Amino acid sequence: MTSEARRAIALARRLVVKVGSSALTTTGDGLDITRLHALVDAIADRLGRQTQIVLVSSGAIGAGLAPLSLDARPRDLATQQAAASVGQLTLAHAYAESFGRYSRTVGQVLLTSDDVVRRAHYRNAERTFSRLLSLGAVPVVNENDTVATEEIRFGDNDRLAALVAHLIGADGLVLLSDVDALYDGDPRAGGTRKIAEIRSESDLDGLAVGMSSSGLGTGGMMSKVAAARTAAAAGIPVLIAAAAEAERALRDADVGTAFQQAGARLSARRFWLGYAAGSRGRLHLDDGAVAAVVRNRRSLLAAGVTGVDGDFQAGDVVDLVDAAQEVVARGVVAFDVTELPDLIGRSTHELPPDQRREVVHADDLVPLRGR
Ligand SMILES: Nc1ncnc2c1ncn2[C@@H]1O[C@H](COP(=O)(O)OP(=O)(O)O)[C@@H](O)[C@H]1O
Ligand SMILES: N[C@@H](CCC(=O)OP(=O)(O)O)C(=O)O
Repeated sequence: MTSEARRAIALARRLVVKVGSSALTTTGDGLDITRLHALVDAIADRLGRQTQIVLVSSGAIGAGLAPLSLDARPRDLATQQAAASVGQLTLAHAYAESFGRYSRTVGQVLLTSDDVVRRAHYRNAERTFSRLLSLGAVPVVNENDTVATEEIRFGDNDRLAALVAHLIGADGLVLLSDVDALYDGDPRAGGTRKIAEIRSESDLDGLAVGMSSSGLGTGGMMSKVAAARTAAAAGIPVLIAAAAEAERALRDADVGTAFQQAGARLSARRFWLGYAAGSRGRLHLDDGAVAAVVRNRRSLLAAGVTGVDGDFQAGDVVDLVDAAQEVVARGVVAFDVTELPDLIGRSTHELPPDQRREVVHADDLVPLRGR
């Protein structure tokens, strides 16, 4: 049985394919060129069937270990950056050569989180991808590790791949790793069951999704599932599969775990607001406000806010959290953090006339739960 998500990926005209460090590098030998060629073979096959592909490739740090005589992935940022600086060159060169076997040209795109998270920069990145694709090149993307600081870095490339997928208007996102699917627990523990389809958020309930990675990657399955949820909520179907099965994943999408996309594609502004922008603080909501905001798509009023924290000003993006501290929505707040303590819990007609407005207007609010 082919699901809607698998069909959409098999037929997509534009795809983002992300490959993790765990599938491309080994601790002892660095970049595994045989695996890289096999991945490029699968991508070239799909390119030959009228699909544009943006490749998001990790592996710079892993590829830089051996040349620097490092025997394990470094923990400190400075050594990771040094390894990435050396390894990115190896990686880009290897892709250029490997795609060259098919007379395909690659373009390297190194992004910082600012490039995709700040709205003004977003347009710039979008233009670069669009021109590369129209010229027939294969953009090969990685985080610009050498300049990313601890505070702003993505760390793993799963989230970056989901943001790029929305940015370029992709019809599908394929996350390739060393594991062949999402399981109901870390498969290294044994006795776990493979999950074929995630059709809604509730299908994820009860799954133990580990943060621990293969040793070379970062974020483990947790960051893949978070990225898959982001893309699916934005209207993009997602496949999580093994890099070793890249050919089938890119041809028929009949392997791994498929995430069903939400019906409607989010606009660039709402996607940015809900998933890309950095949050400056939190508004705590009572149960009534959660229902109004998430289920009924209403504005958030002061009466339903029970507390605030963070350091934000009117116009900043904040998280809206429920009593269990789960983020249920994000939005642009209409007050400074210093103004709110006097207003919260009061109904609108009790507020001073110059402050009689919604705390977050419905047009500036993106619910994150209950799709
Ligand atoms: N529920 C789960 N299902 C599948 N894999 C899981 C799960 N929990 C943890 N993992 C682990 O996540 C690892 C993949 O994450 P990671 O090493 O970060 O990959 P990559 O480098 O491809 O991004 C797998 O090796 C697997 O053991
Ligand atoms: N930018 C880093 C990616 C870090 C990383 O480990 O990512 P991933 O393997 O996707 O979890 C690199 O190229 O090494």
